[in-house]
Amino acid sequence: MSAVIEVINLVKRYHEFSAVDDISFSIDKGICFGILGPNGAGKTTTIEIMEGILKPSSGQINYYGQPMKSEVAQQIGIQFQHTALQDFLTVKETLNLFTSFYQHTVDHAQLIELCDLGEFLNKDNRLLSGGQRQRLLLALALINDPEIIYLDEPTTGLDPQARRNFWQLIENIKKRDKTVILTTHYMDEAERLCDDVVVMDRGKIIEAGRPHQLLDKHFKEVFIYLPSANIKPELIQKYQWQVNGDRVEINSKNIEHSLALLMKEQISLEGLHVKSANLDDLFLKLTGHSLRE
Ligand SMILES: Nc1ncnc2c1ncn2[C@@H]1O[C@H](COP(=O)(O)OP(=O)(O)OP(=O)(O)O)[C@@H](O)[C@H]1O
Repeated sequence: MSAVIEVINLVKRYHEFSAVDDISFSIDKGICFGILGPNGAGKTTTIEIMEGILKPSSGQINYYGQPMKSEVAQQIGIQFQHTALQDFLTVKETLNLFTSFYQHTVDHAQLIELCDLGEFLNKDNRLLSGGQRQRLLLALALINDPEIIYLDEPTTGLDPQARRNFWQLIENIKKRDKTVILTTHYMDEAERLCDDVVVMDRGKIIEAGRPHQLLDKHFKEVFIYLPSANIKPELIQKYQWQVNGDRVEINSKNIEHSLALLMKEQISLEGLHVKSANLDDLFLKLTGHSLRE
């Protein structure tokens, strides 16, 4: 696979503070690439430099092997975190307005179907629900039929159903061989959508790779949860299991052995819950703090 974008030794300083601190990565064509990290990690700063909106203090961005030029703007689509939509315009009128900004645009019927805008085309922008607004913003990002689409925290503030609907739209876009670059602090979103990720914290990349490879690399265990009421305190102490609220957490490298041990100790398995590590757990392991702190 060929790299569509290369980020090389990127630095963004504000006085003494480095918002982005010497990061490098490359993005293959046709994948969904995730830039993950907590608030303030440097995700937005990084993609704004990649989009050409912000100048780096040093470092370089290459598109298709060449240093970024201003013409790149015609090839990329951007869904910003906060885009002001014009009041008193309907969704249809908004599509028409944005179409007038570009030389080359995609057919509206196709866009309406892809982003599922059909049922609210004649609604005033001010009356859209959160999910409808995000779908419109996605359509606007796609209006110039870009090869590369940037989505900055696209599902923040959406309810679980609207988030799932939005994920489906992104998967449909991926099928069209577009390269999607996504920032998010939702790890379930990253695991579902991203083929490749970088995890950022305090301006630096602290881990990079495919989500499942990273989890395999860092976690050999699964987590077993049981209600604390099921287990006598002396057993919790004997095995040094972790108590979190009203649950006991057992890190198990071999689930069959662990279950056999629980049964041997005559511990009730009622309410037992098993979970594999996810990217949230990875982040906690790498940084010592949780992603939402
Ligand atoms: N213009 C600026 N001047 C000074 N500091 C800035 C400026 N813009 C961003 N920062 C700082 O740079 C750091 C990275 O910010 P950035 O917005 O890139 O983080 P982020 O990972 O996108 O966070 P969020 O998820 O909250 O958007 C933050 O500490 C922020 O306060």
